Amino acid sequence: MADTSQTGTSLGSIPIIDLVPLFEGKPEAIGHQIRDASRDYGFFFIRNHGVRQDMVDGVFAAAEAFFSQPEDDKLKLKVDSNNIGFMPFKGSTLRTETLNNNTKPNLNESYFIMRERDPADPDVVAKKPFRGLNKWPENLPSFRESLLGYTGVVEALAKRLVEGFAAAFGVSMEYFRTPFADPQISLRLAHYPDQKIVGNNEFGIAPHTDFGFMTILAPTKVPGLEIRPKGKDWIRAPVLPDCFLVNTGDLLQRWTNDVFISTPHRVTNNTGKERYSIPFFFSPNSEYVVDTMDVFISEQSPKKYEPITYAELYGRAIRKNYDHLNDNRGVTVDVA
Ligand SMILES: O=C(O)CCC(=O)C(=O)O
Ligand SMILES: [Fe+2]
Repeated sequence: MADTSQTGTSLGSIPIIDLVPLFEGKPEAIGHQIRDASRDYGFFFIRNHGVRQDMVDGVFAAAEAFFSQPEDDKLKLKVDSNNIGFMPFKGSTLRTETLNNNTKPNLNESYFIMRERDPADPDVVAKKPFRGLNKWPENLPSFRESLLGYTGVVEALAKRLVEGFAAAFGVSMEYFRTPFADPQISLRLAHYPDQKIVGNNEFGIAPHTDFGFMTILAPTKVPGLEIRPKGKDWIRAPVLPDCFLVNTGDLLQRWTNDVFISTPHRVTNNTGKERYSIPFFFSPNSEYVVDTMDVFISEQSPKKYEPITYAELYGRAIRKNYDHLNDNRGVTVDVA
């Protein structure tokens, strides 16, 4: 019988991939591991990722400092239609999801940045979707520097990982030159207070899949992430202090005709501690048209999806879920 409880218990055997060969210029040495992990789990750990621990610590410290500000200061940076800024506690309900009847708001507060842009950037001036300006807090020294430093190195890591994905797909890196020349990136700082009551369909973040190509998660000090691998019950993801956790998202699933999967996950924090988390979301250029790769289309597996851009996929979710675009009731979705 399926586990319908709200706390996964068993430790899953999420694969661990060592990135040493990737940094030695041999992405093909890890291609098959990425392929197997993305196909079977949609999650894998990466070891020897090269991101310095002090940079990770800096972002966690920034997150704690941000969320401990007075609510009024945070609300000055309230999230906008580009999904940049502060989303208050219980400010989002994942109503796009069909995995679970998500009727309750998420028990977290969040803050999102995207790529840092200049007000004179032509895309900003043209108000292109998801190319807006970040909203920085005023009185937090080194906050902006920590977040931009971290997104810079994790974006570089993500681009290296794309070499591993190319090897996994059996396509040349040339194929990814255009989509990943100016990737769509987003960093989320999240604060999940201790959830006193578990159950009642309430979560730190309700069951969902991520929208983009992949998400890179630094290890949290406090556990709470649960995933539901294909054909399995919910499992609690272990925290491996020396590894980042990567999960593959909806856009990648479309690109690969459902071969690489976007696995449902959720967060329940009932540890008695405050939980902070800093997921980094990585996708192709928001205007790049993602069309199923030929290598994933055959007579047995005909193409399932129409071509789509990230901006369209993300925009649909926002139009469907952002109540304030319709009737001013407030933001109701985390779009990752
Ligand atoms: O907080 C976490 O560990 C995961 C967050 C998450 O799933 C998301 O932001 O999409
Ligand atoms: Fe997620």
